[in-house]
Amino acid sequence: MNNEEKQPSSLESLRSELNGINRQLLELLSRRAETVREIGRIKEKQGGPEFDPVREQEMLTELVAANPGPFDDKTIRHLFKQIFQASLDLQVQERKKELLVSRRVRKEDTTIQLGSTVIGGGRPVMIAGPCSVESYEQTRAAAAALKAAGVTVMRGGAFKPRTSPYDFQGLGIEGLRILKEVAAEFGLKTISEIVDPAHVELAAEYIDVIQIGARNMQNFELLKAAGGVKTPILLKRGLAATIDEFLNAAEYILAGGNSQVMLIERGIRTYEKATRNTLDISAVPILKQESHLPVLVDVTHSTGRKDIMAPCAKAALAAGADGIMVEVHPNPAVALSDAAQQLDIPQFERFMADVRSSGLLKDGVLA
Ligand SMILES: O=C(O)C(=O)C[C@]1(C(=O)O)C=C[C@@H](O)C=C1
Repeated sequence: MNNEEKQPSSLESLRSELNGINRQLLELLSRRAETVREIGRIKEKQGGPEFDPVREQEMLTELVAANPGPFDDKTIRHLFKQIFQASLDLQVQERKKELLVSRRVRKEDTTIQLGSTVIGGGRPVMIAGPCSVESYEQTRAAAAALKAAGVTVMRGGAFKPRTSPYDFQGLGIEGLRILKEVAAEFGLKTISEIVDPAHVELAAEYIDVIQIGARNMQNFELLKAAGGVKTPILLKRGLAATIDEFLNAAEYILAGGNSQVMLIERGIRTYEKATRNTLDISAVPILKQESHLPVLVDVTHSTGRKDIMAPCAKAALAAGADGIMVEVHPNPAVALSDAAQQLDIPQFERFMADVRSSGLLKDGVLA
């Protein structure tokens, strides 16, 4: 028998031996993973972190000491470190599973019913209005334009958390009162930002949706207060918040008992200066996958540029956004906040026509 004839059969038998070893390894890895899972549950109950570097080091030392070869110690360390990492990922995944915002907990999309408008039900909506409520006349002029364009939900800031304390801080409760009066006249639903936990209950008397702004995304007392009411909440992504932090902020509201929460991507802070913030389009499909909550995109604050708002709105809708938010002011030149980035009414009409022409808005913005 020559070698050439013998080799295939021995290779085959060695491979079949390896197949058996692989199965044994797989069985052991799966058993190990089940044990890791149980440890993870105990750690969660105790409130401890999943990662335990001391424990990992102890195991590596013991394994290296018992290493019979032929793999060298470095390789053994590397292989087991991979197993520890996969185990850690499993524990982290398991904990995530528990979040109320998670799609693993609730498969169906959450919808928010605002009069005849449903947000998150598959028909994207356009939410528009001035950055700030400045006067009855200004708000009324904006509302009339929105109504004419088929918009059913109006935004308008009454409490304005501004970067500078010397900038216009909003009309406060008076602003909410104006918003309510104008919305009633035009049959619109309203969204306005609340910054003080003490105003959360009171807000329901004036507005239909409470916005929690980017700067307050991790104001945990405000989030808890929002969890204690039934008013729908629009939660903005923080300036430098990761998707995980964003979802955990929403979790505070759901954990408090309010499941009527919408998420809104509004651009994150990066090194790029061509736009006010960087619109994180990828956040839209990720949030839709991870969570059952409606996801919107604020094209005004993310871009800060009127010339790219329509393409960015279309990109957001193509990525699966449940709605767009845009700022509109009857006379942006005299606006008390965000003068440069608010659309005037003709610009808004062109913006709407452009976004509608994409077919992505369907008929969801029509009353
Ligand atoms: O022993 C633990 O505390 C575990 O969570 C298990 C385990 C492991 O895979 O062995 C997983 C993650 C930790 O970083 C340390 C060890």
